[in-house]
Amino acid sequence: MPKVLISDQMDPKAAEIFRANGVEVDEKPGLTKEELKAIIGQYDGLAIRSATKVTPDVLEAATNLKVVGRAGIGVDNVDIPAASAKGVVVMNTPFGNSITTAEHAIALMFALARELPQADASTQAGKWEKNRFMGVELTSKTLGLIGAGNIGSIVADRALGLKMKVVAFDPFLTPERAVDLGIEKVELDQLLARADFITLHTPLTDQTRNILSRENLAKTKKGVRIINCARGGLIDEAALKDMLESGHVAGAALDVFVEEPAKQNPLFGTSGFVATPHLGASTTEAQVNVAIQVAEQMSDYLMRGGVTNALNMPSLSAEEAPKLRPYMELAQELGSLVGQLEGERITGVSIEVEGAAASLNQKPVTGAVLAGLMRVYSQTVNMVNAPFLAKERGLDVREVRHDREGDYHTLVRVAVATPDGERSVAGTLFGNAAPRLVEMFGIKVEAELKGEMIYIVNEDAPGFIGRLGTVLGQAGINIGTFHLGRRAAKGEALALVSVDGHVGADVIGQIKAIAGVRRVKALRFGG
Ligand SMILES: NC(=O)c1ccc[n+]([C@@H]2O[C@H](COP(=O)([O-])OP(=O)(O)OC[C@H]3O[C@@H](n4cnc5c(N)ncnc54)[C@H](O)[C@@H]3O)[C@@H](O)[C@H]2O)c1
Ligand SMILES: O=C(O)[C@H](O)COP(=O)(O)O
Repeated sequence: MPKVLISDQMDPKAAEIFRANGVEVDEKPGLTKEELKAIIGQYDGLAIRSATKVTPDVLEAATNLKVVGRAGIGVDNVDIPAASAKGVVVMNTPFGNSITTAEHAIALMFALARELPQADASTQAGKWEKNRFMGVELTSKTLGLIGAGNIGSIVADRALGLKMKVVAFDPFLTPERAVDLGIEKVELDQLLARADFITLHTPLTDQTRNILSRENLAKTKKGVRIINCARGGLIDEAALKDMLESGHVAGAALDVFVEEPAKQNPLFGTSGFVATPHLGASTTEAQVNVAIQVAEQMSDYLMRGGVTNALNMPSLSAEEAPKLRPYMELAQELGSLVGQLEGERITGVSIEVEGAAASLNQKPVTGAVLAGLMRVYSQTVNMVNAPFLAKERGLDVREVRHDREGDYHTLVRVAVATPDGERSVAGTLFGNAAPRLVEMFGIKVEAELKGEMIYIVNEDAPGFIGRLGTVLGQAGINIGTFHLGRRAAKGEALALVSVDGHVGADVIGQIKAIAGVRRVKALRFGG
């Protein structure tokens, strides 16, 4: 039974769903990094929010880990390249807390417009400063959205309901989508110059880090109010403090900070500044949504191989998974066959699907081919890290889909580029379930690729099979199956022989010595 650790505060629904799916679960929020590293090796899955940092050393200790599930959106607390390199799937729940976070941004916009937190503190301090707090109306004001994705577009919708004008800077926002949303797409400088309120809704990337830099803050309209419910690091906090103090920025409300937990921050105590402790996603509704979703997704992966909302591998629905499983087995075997035979010589791979296979989601098939092919380099390679390893090795990977049916109702072909030209192997599924090799380097040969095998290329001539049988018999190696193919009578022939037990270098040497043998290689499949 797979075992999952919930290492952050999560709605109890998550644990309930894991258990209902047959997944064992431990809830231990608030572990230190050392405590986490000490126990993570026991778990197949790790369910987190933003507090747990999944760093390379945590992943190193996570010897059984298969999946990290983020109950929420941002995954900047997970080292995704390190997880990918270890073959760990990282998934999030991209929509479960979007409405809640958008509402928090709107709440902070109101808080700034009417200085609600300051008025509250003053009133409860018995001051009744009715003349101190003079707000601004939102109606007719311009809201500048930096980032108009899931949350940004909900904020836009709510702001339009408040009769604001909305302009957005988002390089990936299409003009059509902007029209649909009822907002105006603008360049960043235009937004900075026009907005009365600016709200940020982008991930933190190399392009967005410090997007509100000192220089850009200086381009804003005097009296602008700024809201950040996205990620710390999007605003230069020191510059923002200076601008609040100078009165250029009339107010700023931050839910997220460069350093979290933000127990100290240069902005604290600055006039016009409002802070919340990363509460964007903190409503009962959002937490139930993300807890249910993350537990369903992780269980689906651990129990059925379904992949949803993964950031480092293609999606694979639980319905698709059983249909694709035999294809992935076939793909892995074909990849393994060419990987073992051509290894370092491979500079590119083309994965072609034909007939019934062409109607399937090809990404998992590609992942499985690459996993099989790269097994010669790494014992820890799997479908998750194989595409990354392939990229790292500079392999040119291509996917080709042929809708027509050829000799077989379904076919997967793996063609590798080598210094001697392209070489390909192909396989089908018997009864839609049993993988079979059907062609190898242009020669028809039908074989199950299983366990220990010997691959032999020889000149087609009488007596060869007898001599091979003698060598194996004398070495005490039992033959399981024997598959033969040849290019032409008396031409090049190949044999794939499955044997019970390991074939050592001495036996390989003896086979090589048989007259007419050109190449011999021991192969191993599975395991
Ligand atoms: N405060 C919280 O508790 C909380 C809760 C949920 C999400 N978030 C954060 O909110 C942010 C937005 O989440 P989302 O679900 O809307 O993400 P999303 O991916 O749906 O949208 C992000 C948008 O940013 C845009 N973008 C990317 N690079 C940009 C750039 N250089 N300039 C301008 N726009 C750019 C993208 O095109 C996209 O439209 C994320 O950082 C997420 O982690 C915070
Ligand atoms: O990216 C997110 O989903 C938010 O930052 C929420 O983070 P939290 O789950 O720690 O509240």
